[in-house]
Amino acid sequence: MSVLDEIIEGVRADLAERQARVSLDELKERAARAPQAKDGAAALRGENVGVICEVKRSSPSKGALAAIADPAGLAADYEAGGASVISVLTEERRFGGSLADLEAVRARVDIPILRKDFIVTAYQLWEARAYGADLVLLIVAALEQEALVSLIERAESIGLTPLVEVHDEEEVQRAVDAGARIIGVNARNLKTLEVDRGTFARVAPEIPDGIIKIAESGVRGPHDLIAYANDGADAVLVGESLVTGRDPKGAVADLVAAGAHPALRHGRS
Ligand SMILES: O=C(O)c1ccccc1NCC(=O)[C@H](O)[C@H](O)COP(=O)(O)O
Repeated sequence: MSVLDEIIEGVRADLAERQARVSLDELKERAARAPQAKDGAAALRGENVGVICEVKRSSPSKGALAAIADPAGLAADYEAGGASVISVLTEERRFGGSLADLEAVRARVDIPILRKDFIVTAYQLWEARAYGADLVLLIVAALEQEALVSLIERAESIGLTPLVEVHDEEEVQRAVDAGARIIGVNARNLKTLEVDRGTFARVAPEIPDGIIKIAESGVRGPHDLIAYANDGADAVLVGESLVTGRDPKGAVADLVAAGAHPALRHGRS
């Protein structure tokens, strides 16, 4: 069984427990009371290279990264540093996240929030909206094509912006066929968990113009953002280096400043 399969097995077990506790109707009622969803695509389509900053306590590849007792405080630092979007990992078993983290972050920041999880059912989309997310991650490798198409449509119909994650050229084609408007290329191989920063340069040329391109994983600082931007990234998604550093707000500000460099405006769609 691959790491992704193992993660999804745990996700499905936790999901079944939540579904037994909270009905879909209750979730929908809660979603109706949530603040209107913010335009996730607009936040990532700016002139500058955007920075998506992640609240990430632990990971399958590295184990514990940071305790993050106050996820909302961390997110507020990210926002103050100039982040375009906050990514909140809500998977519990391997990443130490929760819907409570999402709720707390929503109450504190005004910029769009991505629910980063392993979404396999529409129920999780309603959860995302009910707890204040504006965007959701959909991982091509985790979904049959029919499910991918249906989750993209359902997400959009309830006001969520899907960020569709791919790892290779074949998955780009599936994402495009399914109607993705934002595609994230994850440099982390979900079978080996190794990060290969060259993945984006190989895969991104297959993404048609007009689709927002996100480079995910492995950003250690401004030099990695610049390299990804030179290969066509409209935004980068950063977790580990921010949560393990001493000054998250300053680190985000440095990335944002690098992403605003006029030389990076050429060649991006
Ligand atoms: O981070 C992992 O070990 C991991 C393992 C299996 C599936 C997903 C995983 N991470 C999710 C992410 O995509 C990253 O959290 C995100 O791209 C940020 O990456 P980084 O800046 O390298 O923490």
